[in-house]
Amino acid sequence: MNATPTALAPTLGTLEERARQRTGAFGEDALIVCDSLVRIYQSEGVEVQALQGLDLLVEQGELVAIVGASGSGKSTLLSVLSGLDVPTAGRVRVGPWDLMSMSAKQRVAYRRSMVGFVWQQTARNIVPYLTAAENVEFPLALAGARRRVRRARAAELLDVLGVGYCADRRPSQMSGGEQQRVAIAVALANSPQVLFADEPTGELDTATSHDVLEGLRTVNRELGTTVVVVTHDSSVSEHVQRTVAIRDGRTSSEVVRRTHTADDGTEHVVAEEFAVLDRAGRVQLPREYREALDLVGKVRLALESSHVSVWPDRLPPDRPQEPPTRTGRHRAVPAHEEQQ
Ligand SMILES: Nc1ncnc2c1ncn2[C@@H]1O[C@H](COP(=O)(O)OP(=O)(O)OP(=O)(O)O)[C@@H](O)[C@H]1O
Repeated sequence: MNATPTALAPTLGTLEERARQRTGAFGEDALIVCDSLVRIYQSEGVEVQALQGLDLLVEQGELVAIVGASGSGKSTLLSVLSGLDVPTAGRVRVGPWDLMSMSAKQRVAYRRSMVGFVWQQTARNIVPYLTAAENVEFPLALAGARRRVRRARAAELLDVLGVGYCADRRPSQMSGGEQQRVAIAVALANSPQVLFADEPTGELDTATSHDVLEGLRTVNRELGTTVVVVTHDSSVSEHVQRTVAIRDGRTSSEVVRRTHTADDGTEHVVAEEFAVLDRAGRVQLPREYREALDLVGKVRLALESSHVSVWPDRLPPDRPQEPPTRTGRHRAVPAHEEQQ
């Protein structure tokens, strides 16, 4: 019996179910999932696309830096993740919390229990007329913790951050770096699973920035807190395992650092840069690669057994070699597909 094309075609319900299953699989095991996030601002009749389909996964226990030029969308992303802002479209989850559909009450609970924050301006992080210890105890008092518990927790956190000696000092008696390390302790008072830091070193000099970034690293290593730090301080990548670069509201590349042990037993850190392949298969070619081979308009792709190569549309006269055709699967595509 011949089946009619209509009988073979999936129904709308089947297609929707398939789409749901695909969405469910993306980042299922990750602690933080941003899936095709879009945030559009309307400002005086002008539309600004701050996030343009951003994908990001962060695993439990990771220490990740998000870097990017001014206006690339870093703060917008952090506002969304911290529950202060709701994206226009996409999916965003932190642990069990679906940030797209939380009620106002759930949002407050999320901000109190799941996440902690450190902002660039120290005044936003700590109360000026309280000592460092009192600042750390403050959120614990709001959560109803007993005095003894509060004191012990404050002393422990200030010690972990290397500012135990500041316990009885007010912010005006501390340096900027000390204040930011106290701010990290305050953010961790209620034992959040995730710590978000927005430009925590923005107002600090290089040496002090180093101490604050090392403080975040210690917290990640010793307390197991997942840390996401947003910055345009390019030195941050020396302090974290993974640096994600955002460009035009999308993740564009990642630098992953790992320790490599040589045959003679010596250890050294290897930093590898990756381009991000988004869920639609788009890759952004770095500008220096495009410029070196004058890649504009469209490029040729060739599928090899272990990799894909990208070739200029027109080969320069001094390099007349053709793209490999072993697999016979090279094709020309508009370069903008690569550059989006
Ligand atoms: N409330 C808003 N209304 C309109 N446009 C906004 C608003 N907030 C941000 N934008 C725009 O969205 C884009 C992304 O801004 P965002 O602050 O997220 O970038 P950023 O990478 O954090 O920049 P910076 O490093 O300078 O803080 C920019 O073009 C910005 O002008």
